[in-house]
Amino acid sequence: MAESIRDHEQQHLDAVVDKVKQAEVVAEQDINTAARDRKDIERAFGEVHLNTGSYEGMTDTAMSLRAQQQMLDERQNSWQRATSRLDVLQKLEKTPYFARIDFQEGAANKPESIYIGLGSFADSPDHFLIYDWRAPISSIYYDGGLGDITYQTPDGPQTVDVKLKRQFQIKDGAILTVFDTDEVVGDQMLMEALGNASDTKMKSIVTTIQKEQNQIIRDTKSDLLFVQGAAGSGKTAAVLQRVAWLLYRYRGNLTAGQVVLFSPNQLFNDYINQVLPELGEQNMVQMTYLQYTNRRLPKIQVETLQQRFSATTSNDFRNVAALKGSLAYFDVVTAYANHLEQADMHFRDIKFRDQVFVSKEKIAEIYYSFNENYHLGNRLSATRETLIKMLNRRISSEIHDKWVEETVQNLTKEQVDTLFGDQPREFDSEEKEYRFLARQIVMQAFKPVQLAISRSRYLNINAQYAHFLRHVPKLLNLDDYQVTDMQWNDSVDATLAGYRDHQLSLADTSAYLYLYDLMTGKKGEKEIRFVFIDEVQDYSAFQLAFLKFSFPRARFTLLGDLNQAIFTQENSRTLLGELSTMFDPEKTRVVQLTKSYRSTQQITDFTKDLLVDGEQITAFDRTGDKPHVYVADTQSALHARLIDQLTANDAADETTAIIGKTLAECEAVAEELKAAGVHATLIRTENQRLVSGTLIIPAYLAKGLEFDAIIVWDASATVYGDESERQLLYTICSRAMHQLTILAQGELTPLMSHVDQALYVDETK
Ligand SMILES: Nc1ncnc2c1ncn2[C@@H]1O[C@H](COP(=O)(O)OP(=O)(O)OP(=O)(O)O)[C@@H](O)[C@H]1O
Repeated sequence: MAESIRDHEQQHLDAVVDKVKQAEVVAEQDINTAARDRKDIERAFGEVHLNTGSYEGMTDTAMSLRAQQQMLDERQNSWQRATSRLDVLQKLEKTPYFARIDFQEGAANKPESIYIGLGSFADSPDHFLIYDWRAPISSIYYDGGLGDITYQTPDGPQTVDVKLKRQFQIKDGAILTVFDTDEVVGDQMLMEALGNASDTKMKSIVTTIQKEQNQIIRDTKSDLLFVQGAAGSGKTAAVLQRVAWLLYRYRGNLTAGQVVLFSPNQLFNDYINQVLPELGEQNMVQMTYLQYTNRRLPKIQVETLQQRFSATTSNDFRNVAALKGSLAYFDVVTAYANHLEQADMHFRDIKFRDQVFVSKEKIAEIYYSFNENYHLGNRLSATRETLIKMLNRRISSEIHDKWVEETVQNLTKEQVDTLFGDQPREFDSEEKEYRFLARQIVMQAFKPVQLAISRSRYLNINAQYAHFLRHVPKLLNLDDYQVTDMQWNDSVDATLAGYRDHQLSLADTSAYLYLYDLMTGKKGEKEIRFVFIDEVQDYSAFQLAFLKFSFPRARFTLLGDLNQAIFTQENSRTLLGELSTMFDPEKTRVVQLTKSYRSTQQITDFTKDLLVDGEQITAFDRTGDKPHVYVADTQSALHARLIDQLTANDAADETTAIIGKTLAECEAVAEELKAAGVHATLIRTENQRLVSGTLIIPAYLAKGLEFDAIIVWDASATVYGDESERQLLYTICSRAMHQLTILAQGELTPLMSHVDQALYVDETK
């Protein structure tokens, strides 16, 4: 690049940085003013005269408090706006932009130059020195090279003639490199970005978003956006930039709290939680499916990730599990709920002081007394209303009871004061005052009954769920799922026995909650507008249907790699078919990402070969060592090789994760390393933090993560002997960015027998 261009660009950069600094001063002043105003109002708040002597006085006081509160809220908002503005400006001061585009919009218009950065910046209204990477026009940077490029605007597509694409690397206000490109996003820049060592936190990729990723990020049309992407193809990266983009595109109408991301485990949440703040946005709501369901059933111990993982590896009830995960089963729950509109709803007595207040039979009679236009939700509300009326009648008659009279007479002054609360105490007669107090006493006594009614505690969901399970064979043909009556009954017994011990599988939890929601007429969380599900291949169709039901107004973005199904295995392919029936095909878009950015070419070529009939994968052109495979007869030889590799990785400044199949295996490795004086952190649960240094992680927690170097601990035939573990082994190996070492004791896993030997170094030979 000619020096004059660099000099010229540096001058431009200096001028922009100067203006950013001036804007920072203004933002700081705004923050101070807002903070001062807030203090003044707060002081005035304290001085508001509380006049509660008369009704007018109370209304005046309330109005003046409300006005103060409104002013306070406004100041708080302007304070927040100015603070986040300053935050963006401070980022822009260091790296104002990363690209420049020159283009012409139609021959009649003048050519324009724009600079693209992390946030927009204007020195006067409509004079933008920097465009936000999410602005419509910025799309041309990601979507094409030079020449005619069409981009989407809120008013429809626009075409421009791109004449120059210039990329910059800027650090602390100085241009490090500048180059022009005619490619979409220059490989040089991508190569630099990918060359960095791994971190315990994922980073944003806005400077190097690829064209296919940009399609995902800027999609506004699909109700279902399904992204099938090879390991390391940037699905997670793209989806996080998509959240940032959506928050920008729908600013004012969408908040981070209306976006939910379901992630595979907590560890992963920790790994990605810096990306949005780095982009100047708040994090969306992040949770795992287990957390989502378990928070609704706090008394139940829902099967954990680890339990679920070991349950799938044993073969028990496999067909039953497949049935419970199917869309057909979801429809069975729906059909069963519809049936409850006619019969079989289970109730519990409502009791008052250990006596039956309304019997379950009476409740059933009320419930089924409404005509067929009443569906589950309003049938329940109507029942509730009738029960409340019964309660009120009872309260009115109970007032005359002897115990009430005695209680009122024995009230202390404090108790009387509490009963009156803020009520005015002017009564026409003693009789009226007595009735007031008596009513309060009775209402207090009947509080548990009132709660039982208002919270629908008279529904017997546990008995109902048991009844449902027993009823299933009447609603579908078990044979279709290769399940015998006996197997089904055994599984029901096991589920109910577990339930008595407060334990439930994830599949049962989903069905239980869905049934509960139908019985109570819940319609889901309507305020949530976007739902993202990462690693969707590990969800069952039932779970997805339940999430769709639970977020009825949301658009869904599902990301997955059918090659990495660690729970559902071969069923994952049928998932796609089931999904297509859940959403309108017109509003469904499937995007495939085939290029893997995470690993070197050597690692991607090797991992690709591990798969049989795998989805398409191409490696990004970045070279490194071939994977190494070392098989030894003894544990001690394996340990020695492990320690050698850790030393080599440390020397090369590469962070290593040792991935074992189970927690027990990882614990044994951790013990061994500790005894040898080698420092490594064992990740036992998903609630731990990813610390720097060597980690030891069980396979089911490594999902979605990446490390410079991976050591697969014990890829022997005894540990990975079953064909169903192929995708798991693939998932583990594909976590490696630069180094992959596979260690095995005894005999190497047969899953590697067809892998081309030219793709790895066999140390045993
Ligand atoms: N356009 C890009 N520019 C720079 N880095 C990228 C780009 N796309 C992906 N990457 C990097 O590639 C790595 C893998 O991306 P990511 O974790 O999003 O892939 P994934 O498809 O979710 O993988 P997996 O399914 O294996 O978990 C990350 O380090 C990410 O930052």
